[in-house]
Amino acid sequence: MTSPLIVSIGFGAMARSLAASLEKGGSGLRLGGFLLPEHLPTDAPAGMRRWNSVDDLIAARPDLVIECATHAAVRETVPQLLEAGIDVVIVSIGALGDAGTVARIEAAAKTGRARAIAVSGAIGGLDVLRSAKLAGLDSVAYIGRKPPTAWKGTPAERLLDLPNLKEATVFYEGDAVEAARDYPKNTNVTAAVALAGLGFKGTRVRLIADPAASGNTHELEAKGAFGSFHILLNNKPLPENPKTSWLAALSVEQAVLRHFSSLEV
Ligand SMILES: NC(=O)C1=CN([C@@H]2O[C@H](COP(=O)(O)OP(=O)(O)OC[C@H]3O[C@@H](n4cnc5c(N)ncnc54)[C@H](O)[C@@H]3O)[C@@H](O)[C@H]2O)C=CC1
Ligand SMILES: O=C([O-])CC(=O)C(=O)O
Repeated sequence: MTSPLIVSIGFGAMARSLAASLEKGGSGLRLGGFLLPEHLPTDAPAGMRRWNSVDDLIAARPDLVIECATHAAVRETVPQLLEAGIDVVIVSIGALGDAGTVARIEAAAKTGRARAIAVSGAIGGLDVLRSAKLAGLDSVAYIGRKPPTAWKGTPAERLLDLPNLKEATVFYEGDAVEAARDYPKNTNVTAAVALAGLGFKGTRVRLIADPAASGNTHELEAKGAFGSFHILLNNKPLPENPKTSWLAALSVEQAVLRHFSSLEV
């Protein structure tokens, strides 16, 4: 049997980590190439195939596409792939905070009889949240803490003097609607929590820049008829991108392995 064609959208820190990890993993699965618009540069290894347009990628009939690019890529590319009958793993899931995007993705998946798979990414406990929701949840709260460098290029830059921050500082408190929309490279995890639990409006979010933080920590607390739970993840960032946790890349690899396995655990 020929090995499946697995393609990423984008080839940044996460896709690179996924490619290397799959290669080492021994499953026989590998990243066969990536979709990247012509104007975007890459230093991808030679031999890795590149597609510049969605139409060309669809013509190659990939078995699985993994979006690990941007919210815009989710909006602009994913529906077309699904409509063409191609399953897509979505990593920039903060884009699903927009109801119009979700409706387009659902309609496209139905038309193409394809599946859109939202990854758990850098967070865990979503299985608990999904189960607990069935009996009714009273509250779901998420706290994200990253070093100041990880918040560069976000609205936190206007609110705080990031390079000179001396102590842990909360710069955002609100719901997951704004968090997922305004911090698209940092808080996709709030979308995972929202989708598994109380929705974007019902999820409380607190974001912290902490000069003492060595990695990205994610805290999740939920209360409901089932009881309560609290988890804390201390994630190491990817060397190439301090905003992104290594665990997020591993969760994508796990989604890929699961997709091609006959036993889903
Ligand atoms: N669900 C989760 O828990 C997590 C999600 N993420 C998200 O995953 C995505 C990838 O993360 P990284 O690899 O660290 O980012 P990165 O910035 O290192 O790489 C992004 C790649 O996408 C490319 N790109 C930009 N616009 C594009 C477009 N319209 N079409 C195709 N490619 C495009 C860039 O050139 C680059 O190759 C980001 O959106 C990030 O926010 C990151 C961490 C956790
Ligand atoms: O990787 C992380 O720690 C979280 C992240 O960037 C995101 O949710 O977008």
